[in-house]
Amino acid sequence: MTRSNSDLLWPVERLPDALEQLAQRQGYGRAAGEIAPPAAAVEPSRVWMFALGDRLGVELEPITPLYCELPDVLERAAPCILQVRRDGVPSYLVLLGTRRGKLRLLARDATAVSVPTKSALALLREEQEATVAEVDQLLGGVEMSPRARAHARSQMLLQRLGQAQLRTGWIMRPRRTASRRTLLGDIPSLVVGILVSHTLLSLVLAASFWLLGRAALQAHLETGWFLGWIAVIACAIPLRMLEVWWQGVFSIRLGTLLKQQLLAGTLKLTPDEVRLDGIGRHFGRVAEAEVVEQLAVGGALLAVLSVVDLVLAGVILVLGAGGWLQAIVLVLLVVVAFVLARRHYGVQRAWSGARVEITHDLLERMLGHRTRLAQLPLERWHDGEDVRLSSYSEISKVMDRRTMQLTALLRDGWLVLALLTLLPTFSSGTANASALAVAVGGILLALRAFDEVSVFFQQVSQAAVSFEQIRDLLLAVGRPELESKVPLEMEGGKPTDAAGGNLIEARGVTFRHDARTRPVLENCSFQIAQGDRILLEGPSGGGKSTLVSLLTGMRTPQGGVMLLHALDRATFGSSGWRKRITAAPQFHENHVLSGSFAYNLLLGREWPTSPELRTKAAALCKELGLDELVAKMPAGLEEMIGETGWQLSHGEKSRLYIARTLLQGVELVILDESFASLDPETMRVAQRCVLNHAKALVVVSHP
Ligand SMILES: Nc1ncnc2c1ncn2[C@@H]1O[C@H](COP(=O)(O)OP(=O)(O)OP(=O)(O)O)[C@@H](O)[C@H]1O
Repeated sequence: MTRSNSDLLWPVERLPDALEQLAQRQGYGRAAGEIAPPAAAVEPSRVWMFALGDRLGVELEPITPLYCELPDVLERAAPCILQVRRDGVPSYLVLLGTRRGKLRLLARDATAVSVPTKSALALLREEQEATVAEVDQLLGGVEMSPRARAHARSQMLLQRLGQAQLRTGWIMRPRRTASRRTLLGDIPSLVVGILVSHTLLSLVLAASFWLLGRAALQAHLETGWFLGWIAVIACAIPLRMLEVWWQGVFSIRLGTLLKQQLLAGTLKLTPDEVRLDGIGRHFGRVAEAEVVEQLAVGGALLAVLSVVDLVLAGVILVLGAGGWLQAIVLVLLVVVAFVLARRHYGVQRAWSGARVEITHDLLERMLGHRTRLAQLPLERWHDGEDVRLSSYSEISKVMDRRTMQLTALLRDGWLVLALLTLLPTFSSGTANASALAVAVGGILLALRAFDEVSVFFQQVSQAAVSFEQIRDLLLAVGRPELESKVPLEMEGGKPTDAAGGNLIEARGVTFRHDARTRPVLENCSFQIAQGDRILLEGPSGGGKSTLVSLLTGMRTPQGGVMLLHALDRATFGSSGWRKRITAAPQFHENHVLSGSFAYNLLLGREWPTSPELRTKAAALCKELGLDELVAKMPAGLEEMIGETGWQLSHGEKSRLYIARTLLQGVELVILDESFASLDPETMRVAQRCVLNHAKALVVVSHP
């Protein structure tokens, strides 16, 4: 390393500065303005780091790699920061990327520095210096070449430190709402690479056709020409390898981008939107997203390839024996291809619509299967199925016909027409061998292009139809998110805890569901003070759960104001508000996710979790009387629960939901009929636990 380690390590007080520079160098974030540094010499909390990421306009993801994963992390995780501890004080290596086998780090003076990977490894290993010294001592007495020594040393360190966990580092990613250019990354340059390599490949192919055709028509091939032909074919090998490699990378990049955008869009849907669409349609969307991914990737590549082939074929045909006439026929057939594709798209739309409806219907029926078994007369179980299936089958037949036209008419039609245009040249006997060979090369190239075009059009029309199903999700990505405006040091809730006065103040709150003409809540005013224990009672349908959704920020009131510590939701930001208030939804709205019991308990906290939180979770289970259940399960807190795992009873689930809510450590806990399914004794135990742990509490119940 040419620079001293202290030049490369950013002290924890300069963390905001380091991350801001990293974000700006990557073109991800924005200037964050004045940010107070974290308390010196202490690793900042995750909440603080996430909030810092928000201010910088980037996503930060924590990583705690094992020592054996470190070489991979160094090679692939950039842009990221990795923590090094010296005398217990954290400092950070800022990774920009790799270049020519070396790591590029951002030094403290904001310059980029290249360092060998092993130097960075040595820095990150400093905390394990005792093990390193032990290995060095062991190897000290052995005679071997420096190269063998280095290899043995790294292998021994890997063996000894392999499972040692490193300090938390952070990977930086662009927000899903970043500019298109940032999100696309190197995708455009990959397309250019594929375009160039494919053009060269097509030229190689055309040259080899020309050579072969010429030899065939002259009925002899000289050795020089033959060797030339072999050389031309040999050129195709590296070009093809390059093209296939770039195509693979392109597919992965585009597929990943699509998935990330879809996930981001899904997370921005409101609970009401999710409910309105229904589970079947959501499942259908997952399937459609897969289709879009496969077809968009394949289709985009085919589009590039077929355009290249068609243009080249056109040029070659003009130079060949068929001349302009053949080129004009080619253009006309491309126009016909567009017309056929348009017709195909219309049918494909109807066909896909029918398919999605069938999927939706099937899933709804499966979900309600137990109810149907119990309540619906046997003879009505399959009502309407025949009608749906027969209309689906009719549409499928039309679809097949249009697909056949698109494939057979284009490809074979081209071959027939192209040969017909050569007929006058043949019959007049004016063509020379080279011109004919060129024409044959052009015809074959166009034939390949039409093969690609027909598949491309089918894929594009399928992808376009599937895209319609997921467009809403992609559009949702751009919805503005309320961002926190409270000072960074207030994140995590501590100073707001200390603030006096009301925790919640609602004034004139009004809310009406979209589908309703009358508001559920009208001009509703109340206060909740810190430490309050409130019982909210009311008749069924009176609007209690609606009020809970307003308190937790799941819904926004259409009138009036709702303040938390005298600040509104726009000031705390969506996630800041939810970090301070949480609710256990009603039993039928709540869910046990497939995962371990511990995961379900700590769902609202970071995962993998810390030993302290795990201990806290175990203690809370004991208080809620869930310790018996934990003892019964063979893997204890690690037992898999959910649909396919250990089945919890109604009361056990209720207590899990209560524990999950309390473990979030928020300022206001709301329990929506959480005690309804507990027997009197268990209810008393659960209530005592809730009263002990909730800082402020609202319990919703029927009178
Ligand atoms: N998404 C929605 N669209 C239209 N109306 C809705 C929606 N959600 C709830 N409602 C209606 O709003 C009213 C209040 O519902 P809410 O769930 O808040 O009542 P509740 O007091 O919690 O009732 P319960 O005690 O039975 O759970 C009800 O009449 C309900 O039918």
